[in-house]
Amino acid sequence: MNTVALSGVGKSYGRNTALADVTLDLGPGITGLLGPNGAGKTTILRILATALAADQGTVRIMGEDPRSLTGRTTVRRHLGYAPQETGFPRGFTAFSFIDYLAILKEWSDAGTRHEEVRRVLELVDLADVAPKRVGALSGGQRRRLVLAQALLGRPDLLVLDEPTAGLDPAQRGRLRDVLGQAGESATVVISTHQTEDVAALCERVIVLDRGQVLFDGRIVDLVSEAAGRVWMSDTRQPTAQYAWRTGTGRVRNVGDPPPDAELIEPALEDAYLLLVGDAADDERLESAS
Ligand SMILES: Nc1ncnc2c1ncn2[C@@H]1O[C@H](COP(=O)(O)OP(=O)(O)OP(=O)(O)O)[C@@H](O)[C@H]1O
Repeated sequence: MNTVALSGVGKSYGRNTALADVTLDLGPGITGLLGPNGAGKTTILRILATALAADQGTVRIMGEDPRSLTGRTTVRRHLGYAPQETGFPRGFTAFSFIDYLAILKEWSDAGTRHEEVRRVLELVDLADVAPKRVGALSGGQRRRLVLAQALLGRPDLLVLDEPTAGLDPAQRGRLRDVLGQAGESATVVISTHQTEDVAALCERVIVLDRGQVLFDGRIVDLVSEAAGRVWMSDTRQPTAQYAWRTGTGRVRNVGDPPPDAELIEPALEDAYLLLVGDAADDERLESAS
């Protein structure tokens, strides 16, 4: 059974449609959610985390309907959620903050709870700062603290909203290892703007745009859609949708190549740019006609 099944899901904030007719299934492994600002990624993740109810369609998480109290409670017992933005209560240390959340997650035995708190702090490389006050931590350390609480109890469903934002490269590398291990058994869904994290970690990618699913499939299949559309040249090419001078001094072009172009292997970022760029072009053509 899939861990998550969304069918025809819609969500609006007033007159602003955030999601329109989203249908997708998620099972064990790591799925990356990409999309431009405002595409609806956080809205989907909040629905998966039972923090927000859909207006339309059906939502099933672990077979449960989160609209019912018992359904929500069951899901929450198996859920780890790292939201995009978090407030921290004043006065907590890193350890006491995670311990407090572990108590809310029904870890009543202090001995096993403290062991688990130490385990998740170690996973995100915060063991050294466990006694430090949260207010004295750096932005990246606070981000990792949010991740630590999501990992409490090895949840079956891990919902992470931009988990690598603001982390230094070493911490991102370490986090990839933690998430890769979690994805061996759990259903992990990650929203991010970092295509290289998705390429490095995920088996599957979902691209959202203006509340709709533009692509849902394997990374290799999305990348292959950009084959023959990325090339290098000495100057910026007029047929390129995106072009930038690289560190070598040559220009990387992404778009429709001229006949004599020196084609190169596309990366996930190229394929993503083309997918979202082509969708925007189609939208412009439709609204002009
Ligand atoms: N609380 C809210 N009230 C009104 N509109 C909202 C609210 N939250 C989100 N929206 C709108 O819903 C749409 C989807 O927002 P959402 O935060 O889900 O996108 P996102 O893909 O996560 O964006 P980003 O990459 O910028 O984080 C946007 O148009 C946004 O302005």
